[in-house]
Amino acid sequence: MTDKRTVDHLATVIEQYMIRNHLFVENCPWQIRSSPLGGFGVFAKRNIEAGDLIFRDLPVILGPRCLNVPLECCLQCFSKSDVKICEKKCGLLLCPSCDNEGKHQGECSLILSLKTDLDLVEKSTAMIKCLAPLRSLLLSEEDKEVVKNLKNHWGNQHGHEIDILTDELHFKIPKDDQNFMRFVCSVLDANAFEVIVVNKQAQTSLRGLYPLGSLANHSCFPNAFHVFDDERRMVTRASVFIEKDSEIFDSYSRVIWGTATRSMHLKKTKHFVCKCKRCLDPTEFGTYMSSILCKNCRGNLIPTNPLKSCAWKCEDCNEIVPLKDVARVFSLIGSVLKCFDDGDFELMDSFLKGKLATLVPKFSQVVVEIKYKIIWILGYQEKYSWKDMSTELLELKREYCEDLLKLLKKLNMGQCKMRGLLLYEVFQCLEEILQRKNNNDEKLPIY
Ligand SMILES: C[S@@+](CC[C@H](N)C(=O)[O-])C[C@H]1O[C@@H](n2cnc3c(N)ncnc32)[C@H](O)[C@@H]1O
Repeated sequence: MTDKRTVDHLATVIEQYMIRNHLFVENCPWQIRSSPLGGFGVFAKRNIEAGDLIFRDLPVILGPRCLNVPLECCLQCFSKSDVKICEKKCGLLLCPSCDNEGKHQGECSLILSLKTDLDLVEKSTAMIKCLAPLRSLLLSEEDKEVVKNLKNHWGNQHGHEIDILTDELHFKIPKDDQNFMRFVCSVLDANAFEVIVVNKQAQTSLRGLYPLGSLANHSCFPNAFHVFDDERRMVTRASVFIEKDSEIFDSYSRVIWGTATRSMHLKKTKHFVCKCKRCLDPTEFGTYMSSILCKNCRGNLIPTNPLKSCAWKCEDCNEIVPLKDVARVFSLIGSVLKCFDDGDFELMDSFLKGKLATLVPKFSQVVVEIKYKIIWILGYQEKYSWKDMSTELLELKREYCEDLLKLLKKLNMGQCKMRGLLLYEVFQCLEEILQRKNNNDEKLPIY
């Protein structure tokens, strides 16, 4: 489908949205422009320093994801306290404080007006899966215009929620509304961000459509990153210095994945092939994240063309290895990883230091993923609480954090979110180690 949007209209619609939501800042550092990648993107209107705020954004639609996992939280405030299905039997879950709130009344009336012969209380899970597109019908005309100006991809894989509404829930929805919601589903699939809401240690994963955030294109070594604040606003900051007129990039995939994994994920979820510098470099900036070790000389095997199915070559002895042999090694590693339980720290660590070290280089995606898992086991799982963990394990956690920090540096990730998280974990380890040292010192006799 051709892109009928124009940059001037899009910029006006987004600016008006920001003004309506009190997010517009005079002399802001961003501007919407046409992108050389196709479509539009967000650009730096002036130089932006690393760490600087670029923009804040609010979701025009926020709602549950279309997953087969039941969502047991209030669908207005997403808290998990005393939730019950709405007394008017619209099938939605609510907490006592949101029960009589205006926003729910609108949704409840809309759902009940769609008339079905089925009991929605019994069909609550299906109802909840479709709530995000249903919410689009209640948007103001101005907000609908915002959604209409966002990128979408057509295809049968988008709009499953509308099939549920009509076929499974037997709702009688006017054709125009169905078409609009189908379009909204395709916009959500192309643009929505995962928003995690934490409630009493439980996490709820939602999808949020952030209009300005949606316009930032992807890079596998982005110059910006986002977090969500307590009011579910997206806060986007520069992770490195961004020069005036450069495009601002966020990342849609995980930086600790190798090229093949990122590429597959982007193709499947966002329908494009990333051709950024990192994707085109078979060594991924010298990290060799996607490589395996050569059987002959233990050099690094790299793909001859990282974005195509092709033979691999050893950088040291020039041995050419067919893709199927490389795939066999990854499949062997994959089958071992499947045997580990999520908290199986000891098994993971002995695999990491034993067999895995003979198959892949030190910054390989698999090594990095295992170390990342271990970092979140140590200190967070009951068996390995901060106070009960041995000092050796604290040192190990710190070492793995530092390995990943080195990787982020090699990937030019700057002051990204993951760097912040890892630095905080290093700080926690050091604090605990120091406290133990001080406690031991106290026990020493003073001469
Ligand atoms: C969230 S939108 C980004 C804004 C979009 N460019 C627009 O014009 O509205 C995501 C879509 O933008 C395009 N895109 C984003 N990053 C890209 C990249 N690095 N290379 C090619 N296309 C990209 C893809 O079509 C993707 O599905």
